[in-house]
Amino acid sequence: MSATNETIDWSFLPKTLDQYEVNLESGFIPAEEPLSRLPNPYYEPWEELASNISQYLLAKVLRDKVKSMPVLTIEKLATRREEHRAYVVLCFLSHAYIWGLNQKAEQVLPASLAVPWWNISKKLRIKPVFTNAASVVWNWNLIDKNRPIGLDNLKHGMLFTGSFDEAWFFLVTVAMDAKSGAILRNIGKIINDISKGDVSAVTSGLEKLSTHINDLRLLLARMFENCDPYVFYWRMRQYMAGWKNMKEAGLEHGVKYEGVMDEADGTQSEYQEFYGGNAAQSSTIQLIDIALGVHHYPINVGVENGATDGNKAQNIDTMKAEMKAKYPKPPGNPFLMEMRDYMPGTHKDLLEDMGKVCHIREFVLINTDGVSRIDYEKFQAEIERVSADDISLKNISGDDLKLKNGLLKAYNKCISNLKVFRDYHMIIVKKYIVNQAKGHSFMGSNAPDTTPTPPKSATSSPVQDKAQTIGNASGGAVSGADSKVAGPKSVVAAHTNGIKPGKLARFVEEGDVIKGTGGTDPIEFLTHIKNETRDSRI
Ligand code: HEM
Repeated sequence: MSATNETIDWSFLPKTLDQYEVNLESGFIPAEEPLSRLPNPYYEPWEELASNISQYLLAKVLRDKVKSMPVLTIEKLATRREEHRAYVVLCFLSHAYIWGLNQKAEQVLPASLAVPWWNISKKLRIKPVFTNAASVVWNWNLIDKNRPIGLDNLKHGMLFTGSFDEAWFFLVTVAMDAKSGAILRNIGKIINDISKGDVSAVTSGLEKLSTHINDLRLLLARMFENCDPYVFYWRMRQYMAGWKNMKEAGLEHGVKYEGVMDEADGTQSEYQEFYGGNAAQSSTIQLIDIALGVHHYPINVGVENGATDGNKAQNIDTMKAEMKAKYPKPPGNPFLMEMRDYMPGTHKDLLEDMGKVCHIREFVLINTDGVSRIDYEKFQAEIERVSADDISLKNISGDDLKLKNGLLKAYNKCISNLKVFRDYHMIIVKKYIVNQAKGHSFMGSNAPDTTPTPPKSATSSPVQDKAQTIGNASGGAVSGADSKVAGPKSVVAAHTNGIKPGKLARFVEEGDVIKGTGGTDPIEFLTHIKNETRDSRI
């Protein structure tokens, strides 16, 4: 029996998997290939621009073409796949328009893009900005339609730059998100087994889940094969940037969506601010956090010590209690929670509903007393969250120490593997962002580590610096993951959220803080999330 045919009762969820737009093969990635062109000739003006996006950027004619394009209605989109394609095309064209190629950012998006983009986003319940859904979920094709999704069978969809590096960056994430099919299947089965009180089955489900998490890390590690950190930082990432906290990139107030009316009073709506695309918008990792009951809290209220803000350390217990009350379901980190609004609405629904019914961690806590060194005071709140009359969650493993040990080990292995995934992700962030911003590494991901001297200037654009950079880069390399990001001066430089077109990515001086999409230092943010994962071991 194929794993997908295993009988899993999904009635613990209030909607069907189809209604959540997920499937048990590729999870959040649609079972059917996304469209690579809208079939209705009415949409030819969009598709014509879409198929020439990098050429028109290079020739600097894209903006004029957008301005002369008619405002098309979304009413002629006949199917969900067409709606997805429309969203993808409008995301790419709009970001190409706003950021241009070595041009000043545009603050107003013409109605020809703004109106249909706004409307289709509303229909799909996702933000009208470039997201993981646009670059990954609805933006791929298969080489051989009879073979499953995998890095050896994927073709890229739309790209800004047309580079191998950009294609690979998106496709690695497609392959990772497609693992959510197996992950979802497994979580559904574990929830079923919990309701039967079957400790052995839950243990084997957790063992499988730990392998899936490891598979994600192995896929992430393949990023280096074809996505060069230099190209990522200096060439591609600017297009994924949004318009929140983007003063330094010339978008102090965000972007005005021309022709979009305020629903309350029917007047032209004001500037809008949205974060740009990033893989924190992938539903897969959030699903794993939810399944394992890994909680995330605001950055200064971490479970691990909560003492990043020294002044508040003394009140930390009170703060933790308040935060647990305020964010009872994982993840409660405001940035991660907000990222759910940047996922397809149906996927956000699934995460929310899963959060209400997933009690794997509580099941493990209850059934491993005696073998785990559980601090019951610490975990009491979590245990109490489980309804007292839920028989299946009572201690059913009795004195069978072997069973209890197996369950504990399998759960903790999931946590360890998730922590290792996050460790690895931080290495990626350091190599692809921090080291590039600090001038510690140049082109050629697989070249030996020669770490050239960082440039003096922290303000020059990649274009201005290109000759110098490439000159320095002969034999240059990705340096180690040991860059320090610290210091008082804040320079928004490194992530999709804080960079200028042409000057989007730039060098930062020693002592500058590199900000991420969440407006925080990404290293601090990711360390916090990673430590919370580590501290979820039982
Ligand atoms: C070149 C590759 C990548 C870079 C440079 C990168 C960078 C970042 C950064 C800077 C953040 C912090 C939040 C922000 O400021 O946006 C972040 C968060 C995150 N990224 Fe990535 N990322 C990469 C690839 C991926 C991939 C392929 C995944 C797979 C799904 C992923 C998953 C996540 C998740 C889940 C978060 C939220 C924090 C967490 O839950 O651990 N990233 N990423």
